[in-house]
Amino acid sequence: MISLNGSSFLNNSLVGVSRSLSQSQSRVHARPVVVVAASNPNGRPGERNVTVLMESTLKEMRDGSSVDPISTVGGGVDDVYGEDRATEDHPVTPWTVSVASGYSLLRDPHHNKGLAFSEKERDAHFLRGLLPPVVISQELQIKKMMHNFRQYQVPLQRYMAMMDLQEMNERLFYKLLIDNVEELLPVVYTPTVGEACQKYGCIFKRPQGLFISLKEKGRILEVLKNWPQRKIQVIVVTDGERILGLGDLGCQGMGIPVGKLSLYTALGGIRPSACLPITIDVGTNNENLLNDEFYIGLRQRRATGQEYAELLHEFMTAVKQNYGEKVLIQFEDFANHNAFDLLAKYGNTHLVFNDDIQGTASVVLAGLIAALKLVGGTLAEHTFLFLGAGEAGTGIAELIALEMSKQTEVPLEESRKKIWLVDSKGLIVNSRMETLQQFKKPWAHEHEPVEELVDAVKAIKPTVLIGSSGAGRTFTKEVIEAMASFNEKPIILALSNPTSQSECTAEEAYTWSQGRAIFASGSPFGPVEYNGKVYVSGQANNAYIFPGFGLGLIISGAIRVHDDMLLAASEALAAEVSQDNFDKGLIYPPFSNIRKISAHIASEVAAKAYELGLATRLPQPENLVTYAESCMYSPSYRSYR
Ligand SMILES: NC(=O)C1=CN([C@@H]2O[C@H](COP(=O)(O)OP(=O)(O)OC[C@H]3O[C@@H](n4cnc5c(N)ncnc54)[C@H](OP(=O)(O)O)[C@@H]3O)[C@@H](O)[C@H]2O)C=CC1
Ligand SMILES: CC(=O)C(=O)O
Ligand SMILES: [Mg+2]
Repeated sequence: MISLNGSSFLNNSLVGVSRSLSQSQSRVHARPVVVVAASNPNGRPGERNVTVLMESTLKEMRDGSSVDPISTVGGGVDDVYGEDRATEDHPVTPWTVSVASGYSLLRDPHHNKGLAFSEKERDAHFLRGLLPPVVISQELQIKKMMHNFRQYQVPLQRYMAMMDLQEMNERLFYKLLIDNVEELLPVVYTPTVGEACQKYGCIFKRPQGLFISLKEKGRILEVLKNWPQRKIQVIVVTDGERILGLGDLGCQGMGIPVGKLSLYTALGGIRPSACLPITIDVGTNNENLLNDEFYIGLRQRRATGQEYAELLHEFMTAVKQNYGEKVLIQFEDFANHNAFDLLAKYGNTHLVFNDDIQGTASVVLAGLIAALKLVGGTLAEHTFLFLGAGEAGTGIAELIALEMSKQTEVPLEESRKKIWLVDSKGLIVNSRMETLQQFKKPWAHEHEPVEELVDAVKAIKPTVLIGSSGAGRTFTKEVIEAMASFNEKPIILALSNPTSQSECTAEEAYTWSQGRAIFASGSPFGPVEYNGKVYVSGQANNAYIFPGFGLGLIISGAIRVHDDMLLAASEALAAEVSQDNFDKGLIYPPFSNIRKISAHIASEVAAKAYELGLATRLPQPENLVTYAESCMYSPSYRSYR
C-alpha cells in the first residue's frame, strides 16, 4: 500500500530536461511578445518587444531547455505575460504574433473584453464597427451575465453558459466566478460537472484541454507541444475511470480536469495560461458510452497492465521533459487500482499530488480539527468509522492516524486501531486479510465479521461517521439514529459526489439526529429548517485544499509533495473557521473567503516546503502570506495601449 508517510515521496531522482534545437525552432509561440511590452513600458511598442522575444527564444534554444529561465532560478508564479502588472497608467499591448487586433481580438478569450473595450482601445485596435457603440464596465458586464445566467433553470444549461463565457472572455469568466463563488461553484464543479461529464459527448463544442489517447503512443511529447501555452505550472490529469461517484466515463471525464483547473485559477490564483487539463484515453468499460454514437473517446475496452503502464510512463516522462521538474501533476479521478500505484511510482520522481487521496485527506482532517472545538476531546479520543475503503476513505484514515500519532507520540500502527472501515463486503477485519487489496490491509483489525453498516455502527460505536463509498443514500435513518443514540453531537460527513451519490442529505442528517449532527457533505446542500431552527451545513470538499496547496508548492518552487505539507494545509484551513461559523455549527469557513484562505494555506504549505528543504525558490520570502497574495492572478481587465 502507498504510505502517506512522507518518506516515500522524498527519494528524488532528477530527470534532466532536454529538447532539441529543431523542436524549439518549430515552436516559437506567440504570447511572450506581451510580456516584454509590459516590462518595457517606455520603449517603442513593437520593435524592442520582438527583439527580446527573440533573445529569450534563442536562449531557450541554446540551453536546449524549454523551462523558463526566470522560473527555474527563482521559482514562484511569474507574471509571464505581463497580464497582472499593467495598470491604467502602465498599459500592455494585447498583441501576439498570431492575434493582433480587430475581429481576431474579439475572438481571443485571453484578451477579449467585449463591450468593455474603451473608445481609445476601439480606435487603436481596429474595433470600430465591430462592436455596438456602448462602452460598459466589467462590473456591469458581471451584473448582466448573472442576470442572464439566473434565467436558466436547468443546471446543465448554466454549466454550458459558463463554458461559453470561458471560451469567449476569460477574465470575465473568472471575475464572475470569484465574485459569485458560492452560487457558481455548484455549476462549474460538483454536482453539475458530473452531469456535464455524463453528457460531454453531446455538449462538446471546443477542446478545453489535451486529449492523449492510445493512438498517440510514442508521440506524447509531440502532442504536449501542440498545446499553445509554453509555461505550464499545473496539470490536472484523469483517465476517466472513476469520475466522482459516477464510475467510468472514459474520455468524457475531461470535464473534471477542466473544472478543477478553473478552481485553481479562481480559488487559488494560478494564472489560467499556466493550467493544462489533460485526459488520457485508454478506452472505457462503460457499455453505454461504447454504444453511444456521440461518445468522443476511443471506442474500445480499457487498456490495462503493461499497455496502460507504458502509456502513463511515456506521459509522465514527456511532461517533465517539456515543462521541467516543477510542474505540478495532479492525478484526479483515477480508479483506485491505478491511483495508489501511480502515486507510489511517481511520488519519488515528479511533483505529483493525488487530489482524491491526499487533498480529500487534508480537507477532512481540517474539518475534524475544527469539529473538536464543538464536540471536545482530542483526535485520539475519538473513534472513526468509514463507509468506503478506497482512495478517499483510506487516504483520510491514514492522515488522521498520522496526525494522531504525531500528537500522542504513539506509533502509527497503534493510532490506526481507532479507525475502522467498511467496504462493499462489510467491516474490514483480520479474517479478510488474505483477500484484501494492499491499501486496505493496514485497516484490518481484530473483530468478528460484520456485513451491514448499521451493525458496524452499533458494534464499533464511532463518534465520527464518514461516507466515502460513492454509493448514495447509504446513511439510512437507522444508521443516523444509531449514531445519535450514543453521541450527543455525532459528526457525520457524507463525502460522496455528486449530490445523487451523497450518503445522505443534510435534511436527513439533521432530522434523524434531532438537530444534533455536525454535518458536512462533498456536494453542497442548502440550509435546512428543523423544529423551527435553521441549520447550515458545510461542504467537505477537496476544493478547499488543492488550489491553495498547489499555490504553496508553486510559490516555493517545491519539487516534491510531503505529508507534512498536507497536515500544514489542514491546520491552516481549520484556523480559518471563525467563532461565527462555529456558532452556526459549521466546521468549514464559507467559500466566499476562499482566496484569502488559499493564501494562508499556500503560505503554510510553502513554509513547510522550506522547512523540509524541498523548496527551490530562494531566498524564502519574508512574509509568505503577502507573497502568496501578490502572486495570485487577478481577473480585472487590463488597459491596452
Ligand atoms: N468530498 C470530496 O472532496 C471527495 C469525495 N470523493 C467521493 O468519494 C467517493 C469515493 O471515491 P473513492 O474513494 O475515490 O472511490 P473508490 O472506488 O476508491 O472507493 C470506493 C469504496 O467504497 C466502497 N463501496 C462502494 N459501494 C459500497 C456500498 N454500497 N457499501 C459499502 N461500500 C461500498 C468500495 O468497496 P470495495 O472496495 O469493496 O469495492 C470502495 O472501498 C466518490 O463518490 C467521490 O466522488 C472523493 C474524493 C474527494
Ligand atoms: C471532489 C472530488 O475530487 C471527487 O469527488 O472525486
Ligand atoms: Mg476527484
